[in-house]
Amino acid sequence: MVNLTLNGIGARYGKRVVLSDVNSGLLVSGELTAVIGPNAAGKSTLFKRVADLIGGAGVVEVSGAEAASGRICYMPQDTGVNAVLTVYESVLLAAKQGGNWRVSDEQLADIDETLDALRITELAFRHLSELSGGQRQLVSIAQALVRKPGVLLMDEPTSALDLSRQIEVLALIRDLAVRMDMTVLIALHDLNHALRYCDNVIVIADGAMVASGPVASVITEDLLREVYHVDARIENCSRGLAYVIVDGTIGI
Ligand SMILES: Nc1ncnc2c1ncn2[C@@H]1O[C@H](COP(=O)(O)OP(=O)(O)OP(=O)(O)O)[C@@H](O)[C@H]1O
Repeated sequence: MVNLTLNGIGARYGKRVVLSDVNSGLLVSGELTAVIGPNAAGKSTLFKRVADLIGGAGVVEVSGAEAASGRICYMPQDTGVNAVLTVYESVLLAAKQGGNWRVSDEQLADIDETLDALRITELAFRHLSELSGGQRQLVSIAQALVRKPGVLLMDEPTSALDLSRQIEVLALIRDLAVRMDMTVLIALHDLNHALRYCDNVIVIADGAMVASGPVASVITEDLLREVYHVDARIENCSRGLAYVIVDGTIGI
């Protein structure tokens, strides 16, 4: 069990404060928490702060089995891939990050399984520089998953993927969160993905937390109007799933 609590998280770049007072409540492993909000709201900044890549206010509490090794893994939005490596080498390197260089059969099997689950096995010996944007994003996801972090921060991991890959990846992450005992935070612009695949949501706008809690109670028509300035309906489809339907924008 790995629990994560964000207490009063804030961040600044130079003198400019871009994020303040984000509080998550207790986030437990096996669950996915969406981080949503308009462009430039502060979602990536929140992840960088939680991963301790930038300084700022607040306390990130990680407790549970993985806490001792402090394994928070951040998958950035723009992954600067090392073009010299093959896909397999880059994923192997990620798996070994922070550990020793001995490679076990179990680790090799893990890598094979992850590439297979993401349907990129056939890319294993291609160079990263030869891949499409979506293929590179899938490799980045593989690199994050093979590290088996206690806390996984994924910044818009499906932004470059086609329709079927998007839902495959989100379903896979959901499954692995339970099987690998991970607490996952995932920045998303597609609110229907947040409603369908995430348990909780943290809403950020203009560098401040607007709301947090279970997705179905937080993502409301009023919230979409306030945060995104859109007229939207949330309606159940014929299968009983909630969907956001955006009718148009409203003046700010
Ligand atoms: N390295 C940096 N130096 C200075 N300002 C930055 C830096 N990175 C981000 N910012 C600013 O911080 C604010 C928050 O940016 P951030 O990348 O966290 O937003 P975001 O919510 O992830 O946006 P998006 O949805 O567009 O990816 C923005 O105003 C951005 O211009």
